[in-house]
Amino acid sequence: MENGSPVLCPNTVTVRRNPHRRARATPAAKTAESNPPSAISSFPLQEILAMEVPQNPKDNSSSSVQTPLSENLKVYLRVRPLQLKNLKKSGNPGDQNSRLGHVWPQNPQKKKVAKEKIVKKKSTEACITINDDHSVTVCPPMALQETRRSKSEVYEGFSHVFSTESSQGEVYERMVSPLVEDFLKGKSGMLTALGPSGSGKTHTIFGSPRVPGMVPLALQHIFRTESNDSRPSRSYYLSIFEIYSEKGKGEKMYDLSADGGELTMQQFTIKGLKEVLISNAGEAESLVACAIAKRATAITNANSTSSRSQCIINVRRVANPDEVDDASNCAILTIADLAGAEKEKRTGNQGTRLLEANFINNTSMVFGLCLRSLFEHQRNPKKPLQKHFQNSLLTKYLRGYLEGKKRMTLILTVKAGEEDYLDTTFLLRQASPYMKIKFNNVVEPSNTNKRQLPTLCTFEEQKRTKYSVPEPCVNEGKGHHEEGVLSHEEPSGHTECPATKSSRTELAGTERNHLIMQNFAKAIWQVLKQYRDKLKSAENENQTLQEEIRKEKMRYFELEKQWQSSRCSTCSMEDCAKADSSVVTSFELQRDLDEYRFNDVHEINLNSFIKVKESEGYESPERRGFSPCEDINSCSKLVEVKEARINKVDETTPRNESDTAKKLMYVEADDRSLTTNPIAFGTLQSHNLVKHDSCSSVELDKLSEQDEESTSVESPLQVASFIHCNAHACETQPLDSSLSQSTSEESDRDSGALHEDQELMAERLDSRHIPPTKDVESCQEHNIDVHCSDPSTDTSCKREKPKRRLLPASSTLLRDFSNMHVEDDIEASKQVNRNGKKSAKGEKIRTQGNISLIRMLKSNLRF
Ligand SMILES: Nc1ncnc2c1ncn2[C@@H]1O[C@H](COP(=O)(O)OP(=O)(O)OP(=O)(O)O)[C@@H](O)[C@H]1O
Repeated sequence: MENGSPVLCPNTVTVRRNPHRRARATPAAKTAESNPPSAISSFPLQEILAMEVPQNPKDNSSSSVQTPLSENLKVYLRVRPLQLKNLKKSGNPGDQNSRLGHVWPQNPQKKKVAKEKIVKKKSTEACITINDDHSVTVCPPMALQETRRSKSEVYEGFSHVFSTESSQGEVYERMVSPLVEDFLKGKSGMLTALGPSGSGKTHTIFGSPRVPGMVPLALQHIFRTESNDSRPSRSYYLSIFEIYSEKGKGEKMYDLSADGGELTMQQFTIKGLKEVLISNAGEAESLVACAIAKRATAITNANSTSSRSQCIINVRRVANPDEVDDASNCAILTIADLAGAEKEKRTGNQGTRLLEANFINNTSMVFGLCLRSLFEHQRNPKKPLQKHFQNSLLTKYLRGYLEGKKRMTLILTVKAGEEDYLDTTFLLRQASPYMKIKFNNVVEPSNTNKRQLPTLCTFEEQKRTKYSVPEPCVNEGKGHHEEGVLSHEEPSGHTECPATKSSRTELAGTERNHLIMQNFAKAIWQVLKQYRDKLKSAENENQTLQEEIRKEKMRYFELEKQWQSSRCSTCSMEDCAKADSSVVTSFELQRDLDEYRFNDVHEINLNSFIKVKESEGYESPERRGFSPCEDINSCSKLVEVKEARINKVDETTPRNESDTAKKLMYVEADDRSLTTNPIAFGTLQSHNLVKHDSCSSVELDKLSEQDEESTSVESPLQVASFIHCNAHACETQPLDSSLSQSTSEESDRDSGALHEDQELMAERLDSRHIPPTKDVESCQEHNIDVHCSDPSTDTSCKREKPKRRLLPASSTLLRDFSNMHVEDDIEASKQVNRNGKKSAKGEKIRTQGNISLIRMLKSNLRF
């Protein structure tokens, strides 16, 4: 615009007033996010089934065939040019429209007065700048910036902002044409102009013959469309009235049609309003022109012919009952030009200021308050919808729109002058939330057919009655051009055919079922969500617990390890210091066994096995480059070789020797159960290792080559060694009682088997007539003493050991050994300390040291 592009005030701060700040999340919502759900609410089955669906046939009939729409209230903004005279000079045909220039009939008495009183000096500065199609910036005049510290404000969110250069046609096409199209399709709608006095409401709504406004353009649109229709089957009725408010006299309503009089409102219904049947645009425009001429005007500060009333025009479309093949039935198009709010000059210290009370008394203000209340109610349903519409006849009449039940379009008109800053900002602030208003329950007829038409028509008429749209009483005899007299009574009841009633009943049932299923699905969904959340929290808990258990296991393992090592060191100090490697191996094995038990690590046993192998002189798998599996295989091979050896012995030895070998094989054969019973494996491995140890001095290949006699000679020593080692294995009982018991049982069993072996061996020796010697027995006793050196060992050690006789060669050596009277000084000193006195003379204390000597002797015997 040449003068519609106001210059921005310098050094201003832009404050965006739209959109409103978002509401913070409620504490409840935050809590729900952060805290896991405590309990799953019960399924509201009873509530769902007990749900009541409105059985109003009106609602049912409409909802089943119509789609509920949800759309925002459309708010347009139009900025009036600054200087109308300049526009006239510039030859803008669309804007030669001061009220005086109106070609439409004017109130003749006021016309002269208005001419004389237009003496106003307008500023050329603008306070409003159009940013884009949807926002404007309002800048306060310099005077206000200094005194009130006012700042520029941005208002946005408009459906469209019409600049000062926008023509009536442009406004119509963008804003009203869609409304009319909907109206022609059967959708009701309303256009309302709101703004300060002189801002162009009347100009926009009615315009002039040269620049027709929205009403004439809409009428032209309607009848143009109708004339293009090959089967014009609809009738249009027009009614126009005003609500005039005199100071101190309250509101009055006048019918602006010819011969129209004062109207009354009873229970939201206007009584006596005439509705004129119109058949073309010309007729309609004439009626409107006449109505405007009757409209009350007055001179105000802003407008010489200011509209002092709210003017409402209704165009009702009624389908011909015989031609009801579309949905364009019973729709009403309402266009309202509201009286402008004005500021008044008040003298005194306060100077000129906005008198809010004056605005509130104004019908336009009440209208605005109703919209505000609707917005707040929609934002927070707990906030009741204020019944502001009861404060004014206009808002009473438009109650359906102000409750959000019917679709409405709003156009705000403002003036761009600096002197209009307060009016402009006041209106824009008030209207900011309007564009957030939603029409959720707008129900429009659609997809109608001949059967449904009576229902829809009845529904629409009932709605119309409810919202005070008058019922026409057209005098058919007077023709289309004559006015009909609107009925003062409520619609006289529409009789419905039985088919319609049954159809409504069916629809009501279907609707109820549909709603029940919908709520049922929602409830199920909620419960499922709660279960899902619960499951998630349980899984998290489970993971945490598992982690704790794992940590506890690790800690237990560490403690166990420490305990074992401390115990081992104690044993080493007391008894194990001089024990051979098999004893140490036994400790390690026991420890590994415990580790296995608590950690389920099977490899530990395997490692123990490998360690023992190393202690026996075998190469470790790593050194040999074998895998543990290979080592196990080699062990199996060893067992097989030994079995072969035993078989060989069995062939060459008498029956009792074969039995002995079988007993030995018993231990070896258990090796094969390694993979099936880890604990038993540990125990048996101990035995096996002992036996291996006892055989360690004998190479397997040599074993196979040794003659029968040498085998028989070695056997008792092996047995003795086995017993000895087994006794030490018994010393290292695990903490676990079951394991200990298992080990003890195995020990007992092996010990018993070995005793039998010893007996068998002794018998075999007897059968060879080799007399036992005292030394041999003495040696055996030494062995037994060793087993029982620790009173805390397994009770199997206390068993009475069978006497046996050894071979002559070993007997001789052992006799020599016994004559040596080897004493363990350390043990002796310990005994002294323990008993407080030295042992009696001749009482020899023999300990593990003796066993080492025996082993030495044993090895000497072999070579
Ligand atoms: N967009 C416009 N272009 C040209 N002239 C305009 C425009 N808007 C308003 N006018 C002119 O401004 C004057 C005041 O306009 P109008 O009477 O429509 O204001 P109003 O808002 O209806 O005031 P009131 O509420 O007091 O009735 C009229 O002479 C009108 O022709």
